[in-house]
Amino acid sequence: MRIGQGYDVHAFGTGDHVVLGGVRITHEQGVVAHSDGDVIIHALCDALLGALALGDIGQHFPPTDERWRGADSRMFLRHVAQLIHAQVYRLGNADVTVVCERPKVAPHALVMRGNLAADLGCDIQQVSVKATTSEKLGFTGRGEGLAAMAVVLLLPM
Ligand SMILES: Nc1ccn([C@@H]2O[C@H](COP(=O)(O)O)[C@@H](O)[C@H]2O)c(=O)n1
Ligand SMILES: C[C@@]1(CO)OP(=O)(O)OP(=O)(O)OC[C@H]1O
Repeated sequence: MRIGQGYDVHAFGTGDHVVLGGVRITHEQGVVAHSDGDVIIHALCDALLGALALGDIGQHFPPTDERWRGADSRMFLRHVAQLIHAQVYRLGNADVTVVCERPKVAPHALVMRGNLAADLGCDIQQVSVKATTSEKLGFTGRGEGLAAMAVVLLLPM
């Protein structure tokens, strides 16, 4: 079996929504990103790639590449899922933690888990999404941006 971890941060910027776990959430700010800035999916992709020592999301989808401007990050996740299967591995489970004061993630977690499971081709019970504030401390606490951490376990097919 192989274990992987991933971490991603995006700063808040102008806009009226954020995308998290493939869910568009109305918010008074957007995020600064080349793609849709989905920190859940970016952290998850990095964890999955890390588990197989296949580099990181920026190596597979460079932020200098115009093809990925405004991209739906679910496409990145589906590509990574194909890489996992090509290596003859399957997901054991994944656990993602989002860190931000707002927006609230918990009301959307079930839909997010469904999106991630669909893209990974696994059962929703294999995918966890949860959130915490940082008690108003640090950049997330000041509302300057949001972060996500992911851990995954991959099993041989
Ligand atoms: N962005 C967030 C942050 C937190 N939650 C939920 O609120 C609970 C309490 O958060 P604390 O940081 O005070 O522990 C947390 O357990 C989450 O369920 C959220 O949905 N979105
Ligand atoms: C996702 C990519 C796509 O170009 O760009 P960003 O949306 O800026 O996100 P980041 O988390 O910095 O990861 C790098 C890139 O792979």
